[in-house]
Amino acid sequence: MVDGPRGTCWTEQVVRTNISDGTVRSDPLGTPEVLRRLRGKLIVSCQALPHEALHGSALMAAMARAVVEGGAAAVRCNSPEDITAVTETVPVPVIGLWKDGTDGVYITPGVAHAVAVAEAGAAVVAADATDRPRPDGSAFADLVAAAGRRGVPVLADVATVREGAAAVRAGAAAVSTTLSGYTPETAARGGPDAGPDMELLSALVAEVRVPVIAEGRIAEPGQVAEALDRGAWAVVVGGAITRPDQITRRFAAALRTDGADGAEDDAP
Ligand SMILES: CC(=O)N[C@H](C=O)[C@@H](O)[C@H](O)[C@H](O)COP(=O)(O)O
Repeated sequence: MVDGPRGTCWTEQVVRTNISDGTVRSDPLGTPEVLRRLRGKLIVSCQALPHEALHGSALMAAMARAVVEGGAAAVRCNSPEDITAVTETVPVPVIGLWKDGTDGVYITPGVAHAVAVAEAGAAVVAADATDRPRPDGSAFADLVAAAGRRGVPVLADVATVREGAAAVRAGAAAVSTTLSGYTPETAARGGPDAGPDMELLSALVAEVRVPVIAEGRIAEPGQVAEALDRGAWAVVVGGAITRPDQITRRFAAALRTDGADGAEDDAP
């Protein structure tokens, strides 16, 4: 349980304050301790879906151990099983989510998913807070309330500034640029050759006064530094560290396939 001033659950306090004044609030006291400790830190996403070679909780727990040894201050992971395995393996906070489905809203899409993520041991629940309809008909604020009743703050995964501001009004403790490039409205910002959406990051930092996390397509250490310079509270790196197929593809793309290096001709 994360307590706020006067012993209240901080999440309930945020929701109440937003309802009473109707504004995007700025109250550092409302930022839960788990997020305060992540300021300026690297968070590593350790995820492998069923079709990926490293799928499985034991493998993700081992991956989490490796990234914590390398300096990750928190781990982001998917599914109640992986969340429990990772919390039992590493001594850092777990930002948990539950991917269900592939179209529309699939990152912690419903209230039941948020509850399961919180009960699996996540220190923070990450959930889609885009303005698309949720499959269970819930509102993002319903997830925030359900997680808040379990003492767990919610990180809003968004694709636009508008969605980030709305998520904060609904009680999100922090917002992340996770979904830029992955919604119909922002598809032009994504794609295989796109880099991280630094413009969205800067715009969110200017708009909301809760921690803003940089996430999505961060592939170089210099981009981590740039994100922090732009005001990111913390930076999430996923595939560039934890998806070996993705990493290998980058190196394989550098191979010469035209014989231009003469290697075949010169072979003894
Ligand atoms: C869009 C979506 O479903 N993002 C997911 C969110 O949890 C993960 O698949 C990403 O790996 C994570 O956001 C980190 O991003 P990147 O792997 O690009 O560093």
